[in-house]
Amino acid sequence: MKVAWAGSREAFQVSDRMAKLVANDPVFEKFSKPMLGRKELFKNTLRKAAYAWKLINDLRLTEEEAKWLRHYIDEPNYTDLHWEMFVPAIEGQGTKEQKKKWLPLAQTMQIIGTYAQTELGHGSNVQGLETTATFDRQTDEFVMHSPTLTSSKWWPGGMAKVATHAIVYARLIIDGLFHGVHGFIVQLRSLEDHSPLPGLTLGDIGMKFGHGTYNTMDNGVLRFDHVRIPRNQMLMRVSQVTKEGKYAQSDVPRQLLYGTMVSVRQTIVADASKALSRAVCIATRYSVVRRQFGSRNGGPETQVIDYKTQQSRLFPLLASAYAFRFVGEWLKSLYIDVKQRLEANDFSTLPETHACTAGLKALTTAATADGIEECRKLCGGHGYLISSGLPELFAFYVPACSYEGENVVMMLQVARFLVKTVSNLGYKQPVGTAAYLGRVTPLLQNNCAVQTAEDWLNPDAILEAFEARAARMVIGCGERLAMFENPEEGFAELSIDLVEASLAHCQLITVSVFIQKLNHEIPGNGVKRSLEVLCYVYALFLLHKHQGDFLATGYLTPKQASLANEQLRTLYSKVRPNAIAFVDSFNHMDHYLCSVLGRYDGNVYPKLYEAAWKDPLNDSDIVDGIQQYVQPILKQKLHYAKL
Ligand SMILES: CCCCC/C=C\C/C=C\C/C=C\C/C=C\C/C=C\C=C\C(=O)SCCNC(=O)CCNC(=O)[C@H](O)C(C)(C)COP(=O)(O)OP(=O)(O)OC[C@H]1O[C@@H](n2cnc3c(N)ncnc32)[C@H](O)[C@@H]1OP(=O)(O)O
Ligand SMILES: Cc1cc2nc3c(=O)[nH]c(=O)nc-3n(C[C@H](O)[C@H](O)[C@H](O)COP(=O)(O)OP(=O)(O)OC[C@H]3O[C@@H](n4cnc5c(N)ncnc54)[C@H](O)[C@@H]3O)c2cc1C
Repeated sequence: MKVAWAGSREAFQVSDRMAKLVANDPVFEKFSKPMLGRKELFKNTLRKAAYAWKLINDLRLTEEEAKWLRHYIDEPNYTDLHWEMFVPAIEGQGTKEQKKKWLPLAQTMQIIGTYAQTELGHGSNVQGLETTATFDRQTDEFVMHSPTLTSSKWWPGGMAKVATHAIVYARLIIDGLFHGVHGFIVQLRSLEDHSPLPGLTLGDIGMKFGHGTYNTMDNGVLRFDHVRIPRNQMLMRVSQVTKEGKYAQSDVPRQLLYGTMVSVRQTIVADASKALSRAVCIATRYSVVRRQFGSRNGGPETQVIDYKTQQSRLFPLLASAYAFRFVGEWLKSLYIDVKQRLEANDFSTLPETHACTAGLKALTTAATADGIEECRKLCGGHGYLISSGLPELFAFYVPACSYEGENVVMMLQVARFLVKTVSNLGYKQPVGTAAYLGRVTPLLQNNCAVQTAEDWLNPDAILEAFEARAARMVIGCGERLAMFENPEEGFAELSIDLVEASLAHCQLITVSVFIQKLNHEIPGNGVKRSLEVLCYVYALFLLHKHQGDFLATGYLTPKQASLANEQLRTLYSKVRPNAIAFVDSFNHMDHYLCSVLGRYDGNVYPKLYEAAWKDPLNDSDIVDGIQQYVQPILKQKLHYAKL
């Protein structure tokens, strides 16, 4: 199962080696992080990042190994933006000459970059960005300027204190004419003494949610006061500006300017299963250790994992972790394919890839963020302790619902893709993830054939149910949209239904990828049978949760919906004996989990007790402030009624 989770034996070995490397090195200790102040926390992260870079070079780690190393170090920092956004932006949007000049510098970290798109006033609406890049023909330069307070760049990670360079997105202006938003490579700091270059205001935007997690990152604010950069620092794969000030667009579609976001959204989907599996591992192990009620004749109480209600909250999350792992793997292969096509100037699959990355990013991050919080509740009161590992994980994870495309905004992008697909149905056969929309007639006419709970243990029945629900919701939206004279008005009016239809479409993708995975790639019958159980749990849990959709679209009868729920309860009993094996298969080490409740050895209570004594408040019996503020109250002998 560990191999099935990792994707291959080689993938398992690489990640396992890196997990052990990090866990066994005292530099990467992280248990004390929540006790550090911001400055110490930040410096500590700089130290770890520098040491990691040294390890990567000394041990000659491959790109894959380096990624896993950074993952297990488990502290967001400037290198994330450098590797995940700055470098890909140059790769995807730079010309050959630009790549030749900038990539070697970035790949050896002689320069450190960030991705400066969002502004104080605009994040989602990229076309609404206000920073200007005005071409000056006399000097062959662009003048970068922040004309308003709301045009201040706001959020870019690593920008406040570390990055020497940034890809800055700004409105291109030539001779007073606006030519859309483009990316520019801008140097921010001196490579000699790290001071901000003249004309730039740079700072940190302040503390963020949680304590020890995202505050390791220096998210920054940046303002330009007429800062000049050479013309050849505009990323010119999509559009070019000549030294005469002529603006030209190549055959490459404008959407490629958004390509870096496609790449990172794909990574975010692949990473969702890491965060969810981490929370599920903690909650499952603890649910086996924790006992409440049910003691007979002085015997042990019941393990809380044996309560059906605990299972009904925990096991769907376990199944979701596996579903997200497989859909992440699938999306990665879709992305690798589109990347190769884009390099060869084939842009045909970009719209579908954009819809998949946007929608699955929204689906997986929302479910993971909610799932981590559910796991905290599944651990009862102790889940609220930092030493459970869950509060910090939650604080680290929740912004994923906002960054790289706010989730609702992303679902509306999926909706645009679906509406376009439906309106083209007469003359263009949909392919890939939208192919089911080409079979609308049977999907709209046939109803579910399930008659017993057992009938739900059938991939075809499940797939057809999810296809019919998505098709009916999408087509329904399309029909109602057609009644509006102004399509944009209609889209806005129906946006709530469109977001729901998009979610149905994305859930169909996750369910069908899980089923495909079972059909083709699982080594070992035992592993395959166990994963089949999780696949059914995932699908029937979604069906139960959204049964309103399945009933309202008329595909299911109430009886069939209740049979699905009956089967789901039976499936929980099949998951129970393997629950620990399922979470051990994630291969999360204690160092990575950083959780007393989720320890591999199950030795929870003594370690919980021990962890409490490490709190700085327990350094002495009488702490600072007691004599000054508490003792006087005790000694005054006043009664509040007399005050
Ligand atoms: C604790 C452990 C840490 C360890 C870490 C270890 C390793 C790290 C690994 C990975 C890192 C992973 C995650 C990162 C971690 C943390 C986060 C850090 C950084 C975060 C960065 C950011 O957030 S960067 C800013 C991101 N901003 C956004 O996403 C903005 C969202 N808005 C948009 O994308 C768009 O503007 C839009 C989609 C809303 C479009 O708006 P609209 O005005 O309607 O569109 P346009 O007119 O501009 O264009 C419309 C046409 O373009 C198509 N389209 C839109 N987007 C794309 C796209 N991306 N690709 C292709 N096509 C696109 C759209 O379909 C329209 O097409 P048609 O015209 O044909 O219909
Ligand atoms: C931790 C973190 C790290 C980040 N790192 C970076 C970075 O490195 N570089 C960078 O450039 N940016 C970064 N960002 C910024 C991030 O990309 C934006 O915050 C994100 O894209 C959301 O945009 P917004 O803040 O403008 O949200 P808004 O769009 O203002 O969202 C507010 C609300 O409005 C709703 N809404 C907006 N538009 C619509 C619409 N058309 N229809 C319906 N509802 C709508 C949203 O659903 C949401 O509920 C980071 C953000 C965070 C939290």
